[in-house]
Amino acid sequence: MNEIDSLEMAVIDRNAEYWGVEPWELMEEAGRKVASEIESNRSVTLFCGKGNNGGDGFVAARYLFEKECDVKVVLVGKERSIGTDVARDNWLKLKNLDVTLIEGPRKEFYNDLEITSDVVVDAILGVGIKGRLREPVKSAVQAINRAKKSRIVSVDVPTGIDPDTGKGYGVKSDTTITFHKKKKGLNKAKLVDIGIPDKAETHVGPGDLFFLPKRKENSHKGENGRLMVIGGEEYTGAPALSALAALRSGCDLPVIYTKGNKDTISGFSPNLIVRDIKSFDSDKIYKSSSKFDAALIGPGLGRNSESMEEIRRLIDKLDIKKVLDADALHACKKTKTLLRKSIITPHSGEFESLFGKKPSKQLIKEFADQYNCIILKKGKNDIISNGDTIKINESGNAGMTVGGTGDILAGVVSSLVARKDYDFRLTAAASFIVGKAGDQIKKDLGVDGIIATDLLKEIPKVRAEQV
Ligand SMILES: NC(=O)C1=CN([C@@H]2O[C@H](COP(=O)(O)OP(=O)(O)OC[C@H]3O[C@@H](n4cnc5c(N)ncnc54)[C@H](O)[C@@H]3O)[C@@H](O)[C@H]2O)[C@@H](O)CC1
Ligand SMILES: [K+]
Repeated sequence: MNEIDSLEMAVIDRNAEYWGVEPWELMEEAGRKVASEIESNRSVTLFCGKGNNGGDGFVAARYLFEKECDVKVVLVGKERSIGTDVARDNWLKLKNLDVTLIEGPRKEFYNDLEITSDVVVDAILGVGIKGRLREPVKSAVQAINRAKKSRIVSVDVPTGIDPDTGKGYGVKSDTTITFHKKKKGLNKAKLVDIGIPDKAETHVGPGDLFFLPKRKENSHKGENGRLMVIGGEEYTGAPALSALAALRSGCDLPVIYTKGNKDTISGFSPNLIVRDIKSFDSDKIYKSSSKFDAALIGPGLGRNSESMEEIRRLIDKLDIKKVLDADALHACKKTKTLLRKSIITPHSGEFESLFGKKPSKQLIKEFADQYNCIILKKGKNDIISNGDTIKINESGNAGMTVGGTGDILAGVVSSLVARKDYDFRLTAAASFIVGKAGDQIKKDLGVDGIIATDLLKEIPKVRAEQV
C-alpha cells in the first residue's frame, strides 16, 4: 500500500499506540523532522492549530529555538480549546522558552498581518480536516498565502487541502513534509518516517475497529443486519453460538435454518429464531434469502452426503454475502470455484483438506487471490487475506482451543459483514474482537476452563473499550 487515506492513517496511529509507540513519541519525531528541514538562525513564524497537526508545530518550534532561530508561534484558536493532551503539553513547554507566543487572535489580526519572516510553518490542519475552512483558519491561510517572500513549509498536509483528493482552497506551500505514507491527494509531498512500527500495519489492532458499522440513533429493527445461519443438522450448539455471537456484535436479526433440530436449538435461548427446513437448497431458503443481507453456512452442519449436495447447490445459487465455515468448506472441496466472493474461516486442518497444502502466509494470500475470496485462517495467530493484503491477529490465547469458539468467530464475522460490506478489514476486526474477548476472560478464569459461551458477553465490551 503506497498511498493512504485519512481513515487509514487514523487506524495506523491508533495501532501504533497499541503496539507501544505513544502519540507523544510520534509527535516529537514529526516536529523534529519538520525543524530539520529548516536552516539555523532563520526567522520562522509557525501557525499552529488546535489539533495534533498544531502539536507537531509546537514541537517544531521548540527544535527551531534550539537551532537559534527567531521563533514566533501563532496559536490559531484558544489555548483552552487545544484538543489533545499531547498537543497541550507541547504548547505549555513553549512558555518556558524565549519564543514569541500569540494565542487565539481574532480574524482581523490575520487580515492585517504582513508576514516578513524567512520561513512560515503551516501546522494548522492536517488529516483531521472536515469540510471547508472555517474562520479564523481561513483568514490565517489567506495571510500565509500573501507571504510571497517567505518559504512556506506545510506540516503533513497543506491546511485546507483534502488529503484524500488534493482538492480545496488551502495553503500554497513550497514544501510539504508528510508523515509515514503518501496521502492520496498529495503528490509532491516529501515523505518522512516518524517511527510508526511495522506492526501498526501488518497486524490487526484496535484501530481496525474504526471500520466497524455504526448503529444509527433512529434505526429500526432489521436495519442493523439480517443474517441467515444455516447448519445444525449434526451439532445443535454450533449454530446457536454463531447466532448469539452475531447478536452480541450488533446484528439485529440472525435466523437459524436447520433440518430436524428446530426445537432443540430454540430451547437454548429465547433470543434465537429458528426455522425448520426439509432440504438445504429448498425454495424456502432461497426465497427467504432476498430478505437477508448475508448467510453464514456451516456451523454444526455435519457431512450427511445428501446435505453436502444440497449445500453445494445452495452456495452456488445464493446471491447474498456468504460466510462459509466448518463442513460448508468440506462441501466445496471438489468445486472450489464455489468459494468465489465468500469469506471462509478454516482452521489449519480445514485449510489443508480444502486446498491440499499446509497453510502459510503466502499460500493463504495466493488461494484468496486465485479463488477470489477472503480467507481467515484460524490458529494461534489468525491470518487474514483478501489475496492482496495480509493481516495477522495476535489476540487470543491457548484457552480458546475449546469447541465452539470457531462458531462464535464465524458469527461475529457474519454479523459485521451483514451490517456493512463484504470486507477484508471487517473480517480482520472480527478476529481481533473475538481474541480480545478471550483475553479478557483469561484475566478472570486463567487459561484452563474457558468455554465458548463465556465469550459472548465480552464481545460488545471489547468494542466499547477499544474505540
Ligand atoms: N498519533 C497521531 O495521531 C499523530 C498525528 N500527527 C499529526 O496530527 C495530525 C492529525 O491530527 P488531528 O486528528 O488532531 O487533526 P488536525 O490537527 O489535522 O485537525 C483537527 C483540528 O482541526 C479543526 N478543524 C477540522 N476541520 C476544520 C475546518 N474545516 N475548518 C477549521 N477547523 C477545522 C478541528 O476542530 C480540530 O481542532 C496529522 O495530520 C499529523 O500532523 C503526528 O503528530 C503524528 C502522530
Ligand atoms: K498543515
